[in-house]
This record gives sequence, structure tokens and C-alpha cells, in this order.
Amino acid sequence: MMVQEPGWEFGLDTGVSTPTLAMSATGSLVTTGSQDLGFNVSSETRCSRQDRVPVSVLGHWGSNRGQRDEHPLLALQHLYQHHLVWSIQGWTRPAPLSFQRNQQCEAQQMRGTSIPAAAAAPQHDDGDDDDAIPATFSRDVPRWFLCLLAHFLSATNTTTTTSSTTTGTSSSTRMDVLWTIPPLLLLLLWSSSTFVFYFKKCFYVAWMMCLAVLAIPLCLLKSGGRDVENMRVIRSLVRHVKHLLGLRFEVSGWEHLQTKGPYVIISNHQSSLDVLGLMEVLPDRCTMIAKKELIYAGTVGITCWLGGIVFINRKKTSDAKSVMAEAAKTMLDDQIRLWVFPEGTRNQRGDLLPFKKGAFHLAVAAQAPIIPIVFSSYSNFYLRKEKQFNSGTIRLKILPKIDTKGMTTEDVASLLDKSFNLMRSAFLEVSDSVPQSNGTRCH
Ligand SMILES: CCCCC/C=C\C/C=C\CCCCCCCC(=O)SCCNC(=O)CCNC(=O)[C@H](O)C(C)(C)COP(=O)(O)OP(=O)(O)OC[C@H]1O[C@@H](n2cnc3c(N)ncnc32)[C@H](O)[C@@H]1OP(=O)(O)O
Ligand SMILES: CCCCCCCC/C=C\CCCCCCCC(=O)OC[C@@H](O)COP(=O)(O)O
Repeated sequence: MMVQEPGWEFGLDTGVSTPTLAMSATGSLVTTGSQDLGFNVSSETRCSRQDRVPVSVLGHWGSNRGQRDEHPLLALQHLYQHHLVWSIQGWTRPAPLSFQRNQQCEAQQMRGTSIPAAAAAPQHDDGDDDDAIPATFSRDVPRWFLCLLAHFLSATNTTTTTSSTTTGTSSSTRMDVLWTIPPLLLLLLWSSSTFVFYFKKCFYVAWMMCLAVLAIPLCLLKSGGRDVENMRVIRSLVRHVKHLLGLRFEVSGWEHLQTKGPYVIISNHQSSLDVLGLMEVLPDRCTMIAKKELIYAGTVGITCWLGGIVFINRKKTSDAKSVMAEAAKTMLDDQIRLWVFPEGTRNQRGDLLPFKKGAFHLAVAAQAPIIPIVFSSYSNFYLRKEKQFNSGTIRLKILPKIDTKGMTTEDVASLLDKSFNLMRSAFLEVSDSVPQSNGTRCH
């Protein structure tokens, strides 16, 4: 048995019988044209000639066979040349590369269509109809995309091999590589939900950081420093971000926000995406209570500070309590509303976490009403563990205010229970009725 050297992992799910693939006795993956692709198959391999539908292979791109010094991306090019690339499902470095081939029915439909000469590969016919090589690429991966992909891979390879010898050739091929990046990116966005997940998350953070760069001077111009009025600037800058991420908000209960004077808004907290919903309904003169770590979030942190966000140290209850007691005073003095996430942390477990007591102490201390706002579950479009970030609809339900007039610290526990129960049933209700993701993707 061959010793596997460190290299690149890849996954291949061919989905149909794969006449061009066969397992050799040594466990390496070869084409029927006896061209060794240099893939060493690991012990988890479930591929065999008998395994027909679906065939999945967990392979290893090592350096102990065949294409010894080749760029790992060349693996993809080989697969392309041998008609094995159908759609790229996931592509991460150095995590598994996954290639997925079309369903058998599609393959059958496509038999008989001609293959581009450049991509032609040795075909094997053992007389078994199932073994016929589907003669074109999958309908869901346009050929021009695959051509670009192959072009990119060739260019990458050329760059690798020529850079040490001819600088001129290397720089021109590098340009080729650069030009093929955008379509490649599009291909990945279109075919890999994992890639979409990371792309959207990175885009969100990067875009918010850029917006914050813009927000800082605008806030300074508006108020000359830290001021709750800066939240208007932040709100108007953030409002479009939902469109970029494919999110839609449906808000109900607007009338409950028509309350005059200071109040405390409490809402459930699923993700940093909550900021988008928060900005949808944020009333004037309203700022938030946030963990102190947020102040170190670069330009976003500075913007939060300028927006008058009250930072608390969750690890030091006594400090947090005194900051919140101070905030209750400011609420009254400056007629400010405060938004608190009483779960105290992000939670996407399909239910609410038990509430912390601070928000209720705050409301009682300021004798200000509490307005609960419930965000429907994100689980129909955003799943952190499963790496899914589709487009979707979020329902925001603004509940009637809960008065705290005449309440004392003794009432905090019952106030908390009442608020929790109201929000929990509203959460279950809006999450049940939320439309399914409108961004589901077919692979
Ligand atoms: C265009 C530019 C764009 C860029 C910028 C984009 C956006 C920026 C703008 C806006 C975005 C802002 C978004 C901010 C989101 C931030 C979300 C968060 O950070 S969530 C995390 C922080 N929040 C919280 O923690 C919630 C508040 N926490 C609490 O209220 C807690 O109670 C606590 C005060 C931290 C204490 O917590 P602890 O774990 O100790 O538990 P308890 O709640 O059980 O309390 C213990 C004990 O203390 C008593 N207590 C609590 N609070 C008070 C109080 N205020 N006064 C008196 N006593 C208090 C409580 O009763 C308990 O005692 P006992 O058990 O005896 O009753
Ligand atoms: C130096 C750069 C550092 C980069 C940091 C990136 C900052 C994020 C950038 C853009 C996102 C904009 C929204 C910011 C508001 C997010 C608030 C948030 O969600 O904080 C989490 C907090 O409620 C609970 O934290 P935990 O769940 O306990 O953990």
C-alpha cells in the first residue's frame, strides 16, 4: 500500500457511473486511458467499478505519484480534461475540494452531443451502456465557464513553471490569471453555497467597515463628537445593506413605537446581522447597550462610540451594573431610548436564552416602559454550522409596551418573566410563519 504524503484533499462525487474512472489495485485513481492522474485514494474511498451511482471518492493530491511538482490546481484541470468536472461545489484551501457531477438522468439526456476537441479525452467503451461517457458538460455549468476555468488553470500552471525562467512570460500569464478571477468568482458564487456563505460574511464585515469610514467624519460634522443623534447618520448609511445581502424585512406593530419619551427596547439576538433589522426600526434618540469588546472593532468600534453606544464589561457584573445605573440617569436627563439584547449574547438555537436582569433594572430605575421587539428565526436562510447564507425574509414584530411605573427592584424578576414569555411566544409565532428562504440553490 502506498504511503500517503501530505498534499491536497479533494472530494469527487460523480453522481453517475464513471467509465473514465477506475480504481487500480494500489488504490490510485486512474483513467481508463491508463493515464494516471496522480490521485492517491485514501482509505475512506468508497469508489469502485461496482459502485456506480453515486460514486464518491475522497482522494489525496500527493506528490508521490505522477505529476510530482504540479500545482494542486492542476488537479482540477486534469479533471476538466477528462470530463470529470461538472460543477464545483466547494473549493477551499486546504480543506477538501469537492467536485460534483450531474445526475444520471441529465447525463443520459446529454449523450451524443459533441465534446470540444480541446477537451477530448480518451474514452473507454466496455460495452456497458451505463459506461458511455456523457458527451458534453453539464447543462448547469456553461461550457464557456469551464473553458475560462481551464484557461485559468493553464495560466496558473504556466505562471508557476515559467516564473523562474522568463519574467516576461510570467507577467503576461499573471495578467491572464487576473482576468479570469472575476468569472471564477462568479462560478464559485453560483455553484458553491459554502463559498457564498463565506463571501457574504466577509463582504458584510468589509462593507460595514467601509461604511464606518464614511460615518466617522459625517458623525463628527453632525455632532462634533459622541452623540446619540449620530445614530441617524449610521441608520441612513446602513439601511441599504440588506439589499446587498438579499434580505428583506417585514415589520409589524409600528404603532407601538409611537411612545413618547425614554423607553427600553429589548430584542432577541441571533447574529451581527441583527444590526440590519435594528436599523430598520430604530427610533430617534435611541442607542444600544453593547459588550465593551465592540469598541475595538476598528472603524465600526469608533462609529459605535460616536453613536453613543453604552459599553459594558460582561465579565465584571459590578462594573456593568454601575454603567447601567448611570445609563438610566442619562436616559432621563437626555431623553434617550436604549436598546438592550437581554440574552446577553448571540443565540441561534431556535429558542430564546434566559434573559439577563440588567435591561429590567434599567427600565425600573428610569421608570421607563419596555418595548419588546422580536426578530423571527434566521434558520430559514442563515445557518452558521451548515455554512448556508441564502437570501431570505426576516419578520420583526414590535410588541405593545410594558409599563414599569411604580415598579421597584422587587418587581424585576416578574417583569423579566412577563417580557420573556411574551417574546418567546411571539418568536415562535413569527418564526413559524416566516416564508422559506427565497435563495435556495440547486446544485
Ligand atoms: C455606517 C457605519 C456602520 C458601522 C456600524 C454599524 C453598526 C453600529 C451601530 C449599531 C450597532 C450596535 C449593535 C450592538 C449590538 C451589541 C450586542 C451586544 O453586545 S450583546 C452583549 C451585551 N449586552 C448584554 O450583556 C445585555 C445586558 N446585560 C445585562 O443586562 C446583565 O444583566 C449584566 C448587567 C451584564 C450582568 O449580567 P450577569 O451575567 O452578571 O447576570 P444577571 O443578569 O443575572 O445579573 C447578576 C446580578 O446583578 C443584578 N443586576 C444586573 N443588572 C443590574 C442593574 N442594572 N442594577 C442592579 N442590579 C443589577 C441582577 O439582579 C443579579 O442579581 P440577583 O440575582 O441578586 O437579582
Ligand atoms: C480590527 C478589526 C476587527 C474586526 C471586527 C469586525 C467587526 C464587525 C464588523 C461589522 C459588523 C457590523 C455590526 C457590528 C455589530 C455587531 C454586534 C454584535 O453582534 O456583537 C456580538 C455581541 O452582541 C455578542 O457577542 P457574543 O455572541 O457574546 O460573542
